[in-house]
Amino acid sequence: MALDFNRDSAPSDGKAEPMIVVDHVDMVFNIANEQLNSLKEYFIKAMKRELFFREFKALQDISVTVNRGDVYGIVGTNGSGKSTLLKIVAGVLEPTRGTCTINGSIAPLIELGAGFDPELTARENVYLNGSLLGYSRQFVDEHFDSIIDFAEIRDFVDMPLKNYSSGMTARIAFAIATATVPDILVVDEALSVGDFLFQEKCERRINELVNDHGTTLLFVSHSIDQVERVCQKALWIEKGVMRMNGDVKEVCEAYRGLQQ
Ligand SMILES: Nc1ncnc2c1ncn2[C@@H]1O[C@H](COP(=O)(O)OP(=O)(O)OP(=O)(O)O)[C@@H](O)[C@H]1O
Repeated sequence: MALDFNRDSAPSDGKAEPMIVVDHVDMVFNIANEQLNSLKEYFIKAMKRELFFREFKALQDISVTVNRGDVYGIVGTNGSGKSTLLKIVAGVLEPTRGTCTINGSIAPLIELGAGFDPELTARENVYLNGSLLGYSRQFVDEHFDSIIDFAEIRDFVDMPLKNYSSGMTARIAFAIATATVPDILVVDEALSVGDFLFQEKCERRINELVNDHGTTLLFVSHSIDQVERVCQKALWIEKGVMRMNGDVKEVCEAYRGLQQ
């Protein structure tokens, strides 16, 4: 996506309003030492006390504050913990240690297909996903046509989602998440599966939310150029540890240094 935000995040009275406060967060996953293929196998191993787990620290002591109107990027190499942090911010994961405080409504676009049932039709999924986002049935009724039109899936609205391509699923997810004006929009690379026309459309919608409505944006991108172009600030996480947090140019320059 070629996002372009021409706004200064600092409010006119000079007081920053924290929207996301991540405070000394650790995330530990318990990983089984061997691959188990069924629940039965799991219980047999557990009964025999042959089930062993090791702890894996995906995030260690991460602290960051995102203020109202900030467009904040998260960079880091594969597996460094970016998506895990977004899931904590979105409330999908509970941190093992530390806290994450959110001020206002949040629209998460983090895992393609999350909040959808593949056996249900797109129409039914719009209602399902809408309710998960806290929309009332009346709200979804009123916005249903605009969601379907934005996603450009009218011809397939009564087809089960399992027959949709990943790009089509991304279209519905984005259309639902941005049907309302969220205080905070959290975007992982879920949109990268959309075609270029839809990415441009999403980009316009995100620009509108950020520039016209003061939505705070936290997003993960593997494109350093994009992060540098659109963000004022960035967080660099490497192997679960915060390497740098601050001015986007400085963070991106340091991150680029990894290639040398
Ligand atoms: N539910 C889970 N159980 C066990 N390990 C997990 C789980 N979720 C993530 N991890 C591990 O945590 C680490 C961080 O994963 P994460 O998806 O947050 O990285 P990322 O920076 O988003 O990577 P990428 O750039 O490849 O998308 C990885 O080593 C991953 O294997």
